[in-house]
Amino acid sequence: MSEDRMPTIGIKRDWKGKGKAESSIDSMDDDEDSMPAPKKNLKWERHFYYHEEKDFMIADEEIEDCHWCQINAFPTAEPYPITITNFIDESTLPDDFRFIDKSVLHQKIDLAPEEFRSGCGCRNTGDCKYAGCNCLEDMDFDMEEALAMRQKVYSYHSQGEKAECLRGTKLHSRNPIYECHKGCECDTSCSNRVVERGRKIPLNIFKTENRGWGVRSSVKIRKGQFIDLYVGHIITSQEADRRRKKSEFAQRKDVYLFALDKFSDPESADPRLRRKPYEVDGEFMSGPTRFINHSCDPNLRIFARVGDHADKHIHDLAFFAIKDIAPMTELTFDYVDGESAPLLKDSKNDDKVKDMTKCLCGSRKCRGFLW
Ligand SMILES: C[S@@+](CC[C@H](N)C(=O)[O-])C[C@H]1O[C@@H](n2cnc3c(N)ncnc32)[C@H](O)[C@@H]1O
Repeated sequence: MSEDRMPTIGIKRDWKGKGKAESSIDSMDDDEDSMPAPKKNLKWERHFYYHEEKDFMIADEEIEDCHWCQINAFPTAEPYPITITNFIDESTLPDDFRFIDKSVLHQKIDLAPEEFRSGCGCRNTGDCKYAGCNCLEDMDFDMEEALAMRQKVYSYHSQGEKAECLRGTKLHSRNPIYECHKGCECDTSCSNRVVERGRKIPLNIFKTENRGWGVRSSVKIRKGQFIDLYVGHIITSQEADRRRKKSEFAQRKDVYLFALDKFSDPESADPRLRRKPYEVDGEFMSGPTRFINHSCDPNLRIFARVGDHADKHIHDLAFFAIKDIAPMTELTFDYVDGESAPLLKDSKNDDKVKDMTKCLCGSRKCRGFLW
């Protein structure tokens, strides 16, 4: 079996140990009373044995409820599959979790009107690396000098092994990434559309020994390489607060809520950037990155990524590798992204420590607590 086609198990507990599919489906319908399992389980058992077969008729709602069907419907499932493995125990992913490959907008989210949308006019796609491409105009550089010197100012390496990887200056910054997009004149092969082209590595969601599910890849990942987006339900800050209150453990809910606040500014001319930022909730609907655990010595970081400048208030959250990563190494990021001072202060206060959650990242740089 190839490394990126690892066995996919543990998706639905109900499917385990039920014998052969052919005998179960027909005989169950014939003689239901003699069967010990409730009907829902029979449906799942049937689904489990046949969901890989393209021509087999499976009810839509079964596909809707099946994690395997959800990840296999992703457009990139063929070259870059997502697998789910559990060699630790019998548990499965939460039943109320659903895989999505694009964020879903809550009904109250405002999108930019058409007249505010814009893109670059670069006919020669190579031009999108240089100062002068409209998509790069908000980046931090001296425009006059960059134009005069025809400087490459875009975020990526152009050639060789590192092509499409973030450049060192970007990687060590917290600055946003500005990319070309579908509103631009350049085509989809433009070197400044790395995130837009999507994930290019297989991912494996696996059960860790002590931190629930985690994520790794069967292939080597280069420093600066794009991993995937954090997607989820994009909601208003009021809705996020409502969900925090409703959640049994507000801090736990916070782990899944990411504020889209990279461009928030009370002085901004754009009213959408003046108000409280939208948040992405990945708890119940998200992609594989929702299962990435924390480490105090992480190998990934999240960058804000903007396509159309009119969408800054709903910018992307893009995971990039900040180190070379060997195959099958767990992928991790710092949940507080270096903002550890309050945590370290609290960890010295006995009263606070009793309510804090221990970090089990196991790194030599471990701060001791998650929050
Ligand atoms: C965003 S989820 C990550 C996926 C999670 N492991 C799961 O099984 O769904 C965050 C949760 O994972 C666990 N976790 C992540 N990193 C951890 C760490 N370094 N130490 C202890 N628990 C961790 C905590 O329970 C945390 O609330």
